[in-house]
Amino acid sequence: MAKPLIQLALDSLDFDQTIGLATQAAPYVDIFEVGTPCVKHNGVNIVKELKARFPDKLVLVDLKTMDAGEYEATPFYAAGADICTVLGVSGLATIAGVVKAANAHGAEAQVDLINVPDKVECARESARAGAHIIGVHTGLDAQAAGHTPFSDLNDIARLGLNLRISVAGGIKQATVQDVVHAGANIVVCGAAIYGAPSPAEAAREIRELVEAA
Ligand SMILES: O=C([C@H](O)CO)[C@H](O)[C@H](O)COP(=O)(O)O
Repeated sequence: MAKPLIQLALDSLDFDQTIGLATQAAPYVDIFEVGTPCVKHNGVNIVKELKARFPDKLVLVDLKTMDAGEYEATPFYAAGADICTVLGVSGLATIAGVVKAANAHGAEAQVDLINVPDKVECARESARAGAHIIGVHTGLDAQAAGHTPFSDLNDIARLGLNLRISVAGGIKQATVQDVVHAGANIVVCGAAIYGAPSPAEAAREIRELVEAA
């Protein structure tokens, strides 16, 4: 299996700080995630700026769309997004709308399983709806309550669905290799990189661990 891609979650609200962090970590990551707080604050302009500065990187926009999937996602794909996220709890019509917008731009749609009660069924339905990536995700609030994405990852990986698996939720140096071994195709790291004394050094460590897994 190909080595998983490493995705850096850019969760700052500040435009320049976001670009600065991306610049530091760029040599070690494959995907820049414009995090939900960041995209709500900065809109399509931050997507355009990242694509202009880093044309060889993929850009995921973490829209977490809940309704009006095609309408909401289309301007972000038009701005250069390679992947947009849609919530699994939104329902199949909204997921199908984001998939349609993605396909119209030669891009991808990722369904986020955050707070989905039946994650296995949602993953199956998302695959049938043509989603490209399923996101196993323990959000920041759930992490604060002690939750992790690891058991959900095992449940989704064993389904063998025809979509790639992205995993997010407090992944750090100590856990990244377990996530790789469990079958993740995309490993998302936010705080482990942006919260480190040296984000570049933290990103480099994570790259080395993923390569060695
Ligand atoms: O998606 C995220 C969260 O819901 C805030 O928007 C984070 O970017 C994601 O959880 C990755 O960050 P870490 O959990 O800090 O690795």
